[in-house]
Amino acid sequence: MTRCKLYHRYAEGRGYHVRAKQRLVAGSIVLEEKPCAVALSHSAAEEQCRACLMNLPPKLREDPIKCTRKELGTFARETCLALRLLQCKRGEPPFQSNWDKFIGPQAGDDAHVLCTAAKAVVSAAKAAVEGEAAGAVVREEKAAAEAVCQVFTNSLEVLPSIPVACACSAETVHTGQPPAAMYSLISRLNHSCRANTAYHFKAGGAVVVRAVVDIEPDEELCISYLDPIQPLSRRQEDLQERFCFACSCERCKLEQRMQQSEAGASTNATKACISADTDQQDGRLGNAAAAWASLEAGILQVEGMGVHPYHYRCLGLYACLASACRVCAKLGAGRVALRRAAMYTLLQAGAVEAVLAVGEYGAMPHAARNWSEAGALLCEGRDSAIGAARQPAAEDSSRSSKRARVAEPSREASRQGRPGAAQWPDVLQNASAQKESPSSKRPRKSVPEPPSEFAAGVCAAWAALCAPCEPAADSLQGRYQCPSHSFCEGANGARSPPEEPCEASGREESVPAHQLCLDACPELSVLAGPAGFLSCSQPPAANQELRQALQKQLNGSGEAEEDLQRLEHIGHGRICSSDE
Ligand SMILES: C[S@@+](CC[C@H](N)C(=O)[O-])C[C@H]1O[C@@H](n2cnc3c(N)ncnc32)[C@H](O)[C@@H]1O
Repeated sequence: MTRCKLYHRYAEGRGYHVRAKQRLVAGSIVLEEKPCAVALSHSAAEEQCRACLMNLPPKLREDPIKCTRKELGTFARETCLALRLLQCKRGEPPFQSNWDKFIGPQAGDDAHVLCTAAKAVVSAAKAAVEGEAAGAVVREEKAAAEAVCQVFTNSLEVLPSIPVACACSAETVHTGQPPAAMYSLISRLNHSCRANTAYHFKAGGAVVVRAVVDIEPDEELCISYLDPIQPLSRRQEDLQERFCFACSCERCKLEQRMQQSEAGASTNATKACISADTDQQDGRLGNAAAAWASLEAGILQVEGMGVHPYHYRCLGLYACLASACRVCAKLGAGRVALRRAAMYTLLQAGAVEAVLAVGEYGAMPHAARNWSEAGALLCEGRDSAIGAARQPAAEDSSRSSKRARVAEPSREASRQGRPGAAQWPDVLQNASAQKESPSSKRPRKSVPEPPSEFAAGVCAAWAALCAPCEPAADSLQGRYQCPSHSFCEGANGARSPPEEPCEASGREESVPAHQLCLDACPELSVLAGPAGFLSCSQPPAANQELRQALQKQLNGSGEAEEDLQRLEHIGHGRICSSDE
């Protein structure tokens, strides 16, 4: 559903892209859209797809953008089968395929995948259309392979636990792996490292796109395919590797120009800390400390404007801060930065969990990832020996999932977390294992110390958040999801408030993850404060005291231990509670 007037155009170099017809106000929902095609696991749906496999309308190949909705629907069904055969999914045609790049000299594994995919599609086609002329099949093979490229280029990976409804089937499907879905309009949004919109998933795989800044008429709408806090080289590398293109957004161009004009490795290192949102606006590009301060001021400003701490803008700022701190810490700004990164990830994670309670559970993977990273970071800050052993845990997670525009905790990693099994150091190891390539593993230099209460609390929360509620999956099917576990496999369907505890899982599902964390470690209360203790119904004014405490802490400087003391002091004050 388009909430605002938009249009799409074709431009050399950027392909199709979407522009606003009217002025869009920051925060407004621009577009809400259901997938047009996803993977299908149901055999009947596959049969249905098979029947139209060879029906690629010629018009579709020649000028797909002019195709009618009906024609697109046919194509979507066909390609669903291609994707099913690939264990991958795809959708509509009016998108570029990056075909040349995929089959070009740097294609790597993709060429092999494509060939396999194309062959699979063609053999299915042969089976479906007896006696088809060989020439026609060859033509279809190329079309099929191109279709697969289109999926690689345009699909969004949806949450693992979200069942996705596809236009080509009345049924909702749950594929057992994160579905990748194609969207008629959202899949046409180009990337910018300084995007003016952001998106999140809703139940059924629908995506909601919001303007994050005011957008003028005829301005192009862009999303970010990756974590924008990363330095230029890393972003370029990521986009090239995952999406086969060299980013030409304004921010990249500006940073490239700056890199050319400013020599020196040390300034380049500092530039890595550039913030996503404020860098160019306030002229502080390249100054990590200024960008950081600016973001912090941004949080307070947003809240000062009467925006609730759960507001997506605050969450976005917390995410930016966490990323900025991580980058700073990696570049040598040290333990204070790590601790701050942990704090912001916790703030964000807790807030996201609270947001889930009002139905926006598309944010869950981010919450889970943030909890795990916060735990790792806190422990790294506390013990440098452990920190050294766990270096990869702070790695940017956007690199972990090839061709997924949403960085997800892997299923395997999710499975490893079990309630009650949040043992040090296993949880953190599990949290980081998904990001660690075999070659990057180093022997541990020292035996880790026993967990601090602080770290244990975070670990417990992480485990609770990520652990799938396996025994409950069948019994929960279609009824509701456990309030604190959106990873419950098979617990699909719209989430309504639970009427009964999730007995099958053998644990108290009603305890929110952040509460587990706080039970284990009360000193976390200040970190979880805005998120964990304030209810969405509270007016922003009620959060005044908390904001002041937060500001005080943010303004603090000094060694990590001092930071922690201050934090503990505030934490024991128990600033605000939803019960109060
Ligand atoms: C999801 S599609 C976006 C729609 C696409 N422009 C089309 O015509 O269908 C992603 C592809 O668009 C192109 N693209 C997106 N953002 C870009 C950017 N910032 N710079 C250069 N190419 C970009 C790349 O080829 C990328 O693989």
